[in-house]
Amino acid sequence: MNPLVIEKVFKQYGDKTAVNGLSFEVAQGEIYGLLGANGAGKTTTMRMVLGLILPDGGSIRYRGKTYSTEQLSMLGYLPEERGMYPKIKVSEQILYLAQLRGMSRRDADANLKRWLDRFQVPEYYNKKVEELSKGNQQKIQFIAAVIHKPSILIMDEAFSGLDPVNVELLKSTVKELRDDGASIVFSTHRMEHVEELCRNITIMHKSNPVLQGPIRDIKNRFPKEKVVVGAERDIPGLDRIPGVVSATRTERGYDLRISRKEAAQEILKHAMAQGPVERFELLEPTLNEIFIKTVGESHE
Ligand SMILES: Nc1ncnc2c1ncn2[C@@H]1O[C@H](COP(=O)(O)OP(=O)(O)OP(=O)(O)O)[C@@H](O)[C@H]1O
Repeated sequence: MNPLVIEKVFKQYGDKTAVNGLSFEVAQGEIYGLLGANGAGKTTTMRMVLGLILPDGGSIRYRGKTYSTEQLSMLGYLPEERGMYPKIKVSEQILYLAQLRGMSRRDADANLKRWLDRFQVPEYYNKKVEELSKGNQQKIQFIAAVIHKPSILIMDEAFSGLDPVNVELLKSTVKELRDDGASIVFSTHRMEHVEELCRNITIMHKSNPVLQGPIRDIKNRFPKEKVVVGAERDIPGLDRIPGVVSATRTERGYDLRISRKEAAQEILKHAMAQGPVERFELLEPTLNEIFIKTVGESHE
C-alpha cells in the first residue's frame, strides 16, 4: 500500500465546493505534482492531507491509517507563505518545531547544524529570522519542514523567492529526500519544475480533478503540433503546405504550428528540396501548454 492514499475526498465551504471527489496516491520515493489554476482547490487539499482541516467526504490514509496525532511526526509542510516568527532566533524556533514533531532537542540540534552547513549558512543559527533576506528565510522554512525527517512531505511553491542558484540547491535537496524514500506532494505554478521533478500529476480545475496520471502518458495523449526547422536561408512556401497553421521566421530558421502530424513530413520534404536542413524537430507539447489547454477547455 502506498504511504499516502487520498480517496474521493470532498470539501465544502458553505455552499462553495472547494474539492470535489479527488483521488490520488503517492508512492514511497515519489514526488507527486498537484497543479491547478488559482482557486482550483490545491491548498484546501494540502490542508486536508496535513490534518489541519477535515474532509467532508472520502478518506485520507497514511500508511493505511486515518489521521491522528500519531501522524504528526510523519508529516512535513513547507507552506507558500513564510510562517516564521521574525523576532525569534532561527535555532530557537526550529528546535521548538522539531520537538513538537517528536524529536529530541539533541537530535534536532545536530540535524539543524547539518542542514545549515548543507545550505552554506551556519552563521544563521543565532540570527533572528527578520535579519535574513526573503530567500534565506525560505531556506530556513525549508529546514523547518524537513528537520524531523518526515516520510510524507507537502511542498507548496517550494522555490518561490529563490535565486536560480538556490533553486538548484533546493531542487537537488528535494530529489535527495525523494531518493531517501519520502512521499512528496509538490504544488506549484512553475511547470518546468513539475516536468523535472514529478512522475505523476493531477491538474485540478474549479475543485475537480481534470487530468491525472504519469506525465509521460499525459504528453502522449496530446498531439505534437510544433515543428522547428533549422536553416539559415529563407524557405518560401512553408505556410502553404496543407496542415500548416503558421510558419514564423526566427533567428535560426522557422517555428511552425501544424494541425495534423502528416504535415511534419511535408515540411521536411519541402525544406530539403530547397537546400540543406540543419535541424528538424517535431516537438511534444510542454506541460505548460497542456495545462493551459486543459484548464482553458474545461473552463469552457
Ligand atoms: N476558508 C475558506 N472559506 C471559504 N472558502 C474558501 C476557504 N478556503 C478556500 N476557499 C475557496 O475554495 C476554493 C479553493 O481554494 P484553494 O485555496 O484550495 O485554491 P488553490 O488551488 O490553492 O488556489 P491558489 O493557487 O490561488 O493558491 C476557492 O474558491 C476558495 O475561494
